[in-house]
Amino acid sequence: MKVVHSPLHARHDGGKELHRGELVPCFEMPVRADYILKAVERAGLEVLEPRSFAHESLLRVHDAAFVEFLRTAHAEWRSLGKQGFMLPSGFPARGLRRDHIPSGINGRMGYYAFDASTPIVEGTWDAALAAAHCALTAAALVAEGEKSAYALCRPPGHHAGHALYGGYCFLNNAALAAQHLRDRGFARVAVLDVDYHHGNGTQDIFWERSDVLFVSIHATPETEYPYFLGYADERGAGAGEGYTLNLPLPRGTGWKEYSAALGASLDAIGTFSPEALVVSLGVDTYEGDPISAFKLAQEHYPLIGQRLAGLKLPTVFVQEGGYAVDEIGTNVAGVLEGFLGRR
Ligand SMILES: NCCCNCCCCCC(O)(O)C(F)(F)F
Ligand SMILES: [Zn+2]
Repeated sequence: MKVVHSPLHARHDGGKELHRGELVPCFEMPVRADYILKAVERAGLEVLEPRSFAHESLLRVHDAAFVEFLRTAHAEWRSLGKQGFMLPSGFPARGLRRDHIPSGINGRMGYYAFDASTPIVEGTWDAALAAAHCALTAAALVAEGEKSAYALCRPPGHHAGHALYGGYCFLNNAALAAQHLRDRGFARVAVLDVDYHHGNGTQDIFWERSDVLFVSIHATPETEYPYFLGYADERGAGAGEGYTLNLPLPRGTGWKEYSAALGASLDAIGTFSPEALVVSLGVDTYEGDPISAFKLAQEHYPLIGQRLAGLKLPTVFVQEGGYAVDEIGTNVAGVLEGFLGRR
């Protein structure tokens, strides 16, 4: 299994997020990628830098004006004499208009963002684009015959929708990988999201499509972020009806219940009989995670990898969340080595 990683991830740094009413240094910090890189190198996996891809490849899943906003926002912010990181201060919530995009930078920021946890800094675009290219490269490797590949993406992507950013995400790396596999001839692709948080962005992107099945096991949005999507009654719309499966679980969920949900998701994927699998690999399901509340232990991650390997599908792993920095590398490498039959 090859690993795709870009040192450009480190350009996304220096922002703060609104957490429990305070501006705190971002939990989604550069050192996360360094710990994962060390662990996959220790596991003997080959690490490659990403290929470049045309701008149009982003537009296979994202709105052009949204991408242009992400690409130019910080330069515009600076040209207005503003310093530091960008956080929105208003959103087009209920009773406000969403049919008009304000001309000013603050209005546009609030139009495209859905939380105050996702600062844009000077290097954010470079890092997000590199993460997207990591995911696209991993998908290309699988399309070219690799059984599996792992995109060590930072910033993550599964909260980024067609024209939406938030939850530490800007471009939806997993959705880009799934679409690339479709564009390279895989007729049906399944996306399995095992991050603690619901992948609202990935669901949004494939909501009306029957060629990509979206399955997510996550903490119930009744009490956990992103709160407003990820309920079990969401099953897709139009042609996509029946091609979204949400398996929300309560805070405190341990391996027994998690494993049962994993089994149900693998059954649904089997029934869909995809030609490839994309895994949104968050390890914030770990009992030691500082912002999450599941109770998976270190020894469970190789079991997840083994169960995924049982699908016998060409598989692209895309890094999402995980904030227990000391153990993040061990837990990610655990899934990958379990998948490879080494654990
Ligand atoms: N007080 C709780 C506030 C929650 N703040 C935002 C949490 C974002 C989680 C991001 C993630 O882990 O889902 C990703 F995979 F995208 F990185
Ligand atoms: Zn998460």
